[in-house]
Amino acid sequence: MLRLQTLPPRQAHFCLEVDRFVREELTISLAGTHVMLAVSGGVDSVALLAWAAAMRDKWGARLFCAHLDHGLRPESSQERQRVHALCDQLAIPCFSGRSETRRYAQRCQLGIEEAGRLLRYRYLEGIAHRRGCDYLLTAHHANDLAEDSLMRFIRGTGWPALAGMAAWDPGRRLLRPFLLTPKHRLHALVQAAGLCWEEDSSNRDPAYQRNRIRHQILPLLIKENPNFLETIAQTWRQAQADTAAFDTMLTAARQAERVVKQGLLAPRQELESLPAALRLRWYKEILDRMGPGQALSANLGALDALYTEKKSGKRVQFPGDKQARVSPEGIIFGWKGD
Ligand SMILES: Nc1ncnc2c1ncn2[C@@H]1O[C@H](COP(=O)(O)OP(=O)(O)OP(=O)(O)O)[C@@H](O)[C@H]1O
Repeated sequence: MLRLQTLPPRQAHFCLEVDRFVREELTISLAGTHVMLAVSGGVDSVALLAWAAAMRDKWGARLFCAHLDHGLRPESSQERQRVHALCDQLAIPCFSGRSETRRYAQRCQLGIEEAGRLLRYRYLEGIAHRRGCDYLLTAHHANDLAEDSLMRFIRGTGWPALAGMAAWDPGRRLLRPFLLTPKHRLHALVQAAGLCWEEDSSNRDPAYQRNRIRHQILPLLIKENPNFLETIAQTWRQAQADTAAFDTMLTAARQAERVVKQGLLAPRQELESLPAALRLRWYKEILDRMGPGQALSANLGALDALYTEKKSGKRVQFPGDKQARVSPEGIIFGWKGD
């Protein structure tokens, strides 16, 4: 059975280091909790299994594993069986499901990647909830963070969201303990633990933007700066600090919000007291609270220009059917058609 004591000292130290990141930086304690591990069967999520299995006694936690077969590759049902076998080996109860990703993508007019992600999180969050888990853990790591940040840069995301995904999403109870850990360290842990993993053939397909960034762009950046992943981690930490600061600075603005017939009003009087940097963050925060659909910085800037030019009646559309309309009273955030 895999235990902290059975790992080579270097790997045991690594497991404790990740645990310290979770406890001290994210201020989350897994002691005595029920934890659902999201496992695709690739090396990263097998490392998540290994790490959690090694830490299990120290936490006094109950571990579970969830795997979704997206039904996209002929070998996927075998991979599902291998995830079950791995969990048997580690004495971790495993749940799995299957989705018709291609059909769902066609029906909802989504790309395959987006459809897979939606179905995956729906399944993982659902099973974690039904099994009474306190946390859902994924194996995203520092290379994923760098890819995510680069993709946000390409799409036009503003600061601080530009620094990449969160390590802790309280609304979804989603935790990413490896977020600042380079992938090669996960590989080393899995090898030291003597566990097997699967290579996903679609991870090399250049048809996906994610793969082009992973195999073409990221290696160039690492060549320019061998410490690029550490730089990304440092920028991410800066973004966490800035997010917390913006959050505090917007307390009064948040309290001034009013529900009106057409949606939520950000009153002009409050907007006038804020510098542009905080107005933009306030718009973004309101739009995020309204539901899925990422507001890009160009659209937020366009809204602010309409507001400063007092263009009453003008509106800006945002993804997720959201919109914002300038009015003499301020800016009203609502949904298309309302
Ligand atoms: N089929 C799956 N079943 C269970 N968990 C999965 C599956 N695929 C991915 N995961 C979990 O999600 C993590 C990230 O996977 P991946 O990088 O492929 O996702 P993504 O497509 O980048 O989307 P996102 O980053 O939003 O999850 C994995 O480390 C693993 O924990």
